[in-house]
Amino acid sequence: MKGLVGLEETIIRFEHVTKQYDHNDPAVLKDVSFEIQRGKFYTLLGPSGCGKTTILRLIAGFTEPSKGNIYFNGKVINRVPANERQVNTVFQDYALFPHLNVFENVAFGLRIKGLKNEAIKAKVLEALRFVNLSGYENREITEMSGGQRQRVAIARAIVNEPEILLLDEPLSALDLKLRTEMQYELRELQRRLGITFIFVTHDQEEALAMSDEIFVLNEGTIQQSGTPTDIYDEPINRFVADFIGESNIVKGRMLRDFEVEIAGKTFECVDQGLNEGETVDIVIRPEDLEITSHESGKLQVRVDTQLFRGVHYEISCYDDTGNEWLVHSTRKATVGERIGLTFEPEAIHVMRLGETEEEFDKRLESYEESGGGDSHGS
Ligand SMILES: Nc1ncnc2c1ncn2[C@@H]1O[C@H](COP(=O)(O)OP(=O)(O)OP(=O)(O)O)[C@@H](O)[C@H]1O
Repeated sequence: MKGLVGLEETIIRFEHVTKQYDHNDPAVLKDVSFEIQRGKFYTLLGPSGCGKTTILRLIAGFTEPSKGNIYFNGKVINRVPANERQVNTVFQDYALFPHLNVFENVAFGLRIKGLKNEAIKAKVLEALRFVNLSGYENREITEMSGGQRQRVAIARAIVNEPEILLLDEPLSALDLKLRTEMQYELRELQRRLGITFIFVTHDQEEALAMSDEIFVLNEGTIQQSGTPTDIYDEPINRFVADFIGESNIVKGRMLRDFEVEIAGKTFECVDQGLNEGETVDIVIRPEDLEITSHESGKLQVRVDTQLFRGVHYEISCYDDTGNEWLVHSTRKATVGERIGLTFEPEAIHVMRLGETEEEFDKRLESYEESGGGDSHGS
């Protein structure tokens, strides 16, 4: 978790960064603070317009923050020009030069820097080897497939030996099969190179599959940051739960620590530190619900629809208070049948309405300081 790992080295730090492109427009990033550790694979995930590309542009030096500071290796870089930063970007459309062959596309930046031909050749061949394109040096860009162009764009970025590689939706132009292959390749490449990757996507499955850490963004704020499992298993609010995968999100009421009311019934849970009687959002993942007989279920529901998805059935049910429950089960049900649902206390995720990650951390901290958690089980 953040702040606990002493050996990690911070390469980028955003400190209360706000970005407004125009004084008359609303801020597109609002008081954003985070840290990026060297050598990890990060993903910025969020819907269109939430500010992902703006974060990349600030790191690359294509734009400046309106307020706050950006640190690179401990030094403020707000106004350091892009060409003086150890950062390279791979763009969505690759931005390759169609009139240059593969070798010259990759060599372009090195020629501008004035390197000697010998050095350029060695570096370009090595970069092409890294992206599995050895032997393609003399090919025209127009003769390369989408996936190959993608690799040329990556080779052109890594040939400069940046400390950070920024990737702005680099896979979005590829078909699904190639996209999956490239996800694997990119992840492997990052491990081999040991460079910090910051990858932008609005595809949650891509983010979960590739990242060491994910930042989930919405409307210019970071809603939650953490490992893929942290974010999938413990979404902090309704937005994250909804965005990061299929979820059942219903209203509930906290009765006391470790006890919550859902659909008029009382359930044991693992959450604490909320107010008694507080209305909360409850998340239960479809795969955490199990089908059982009507009588033995913790929750009684009626089956509304059922779809066979190959590995499991996707069953939609309603409880008596009108909440819809989506269930992923290997067991088949019958439409119209009344069945029971069971789940473990750990499957219930309680979220305070509209709470941010910072507020969540503060709440747990103050709760633990007050000795609140000690009474459980005694
Ligand atoms: N140069 C600019 N001038 C003015 N507004 C801009 C500029 N660039 C981006 N914006 C606005 O800032 C907001 C955030 O844009 P940004 O490109 O960072 O979002 P994003 O999350 O990357 O979106 P997408 O997934 O659609 O690329 C949007 O409302 C966008 O219209």
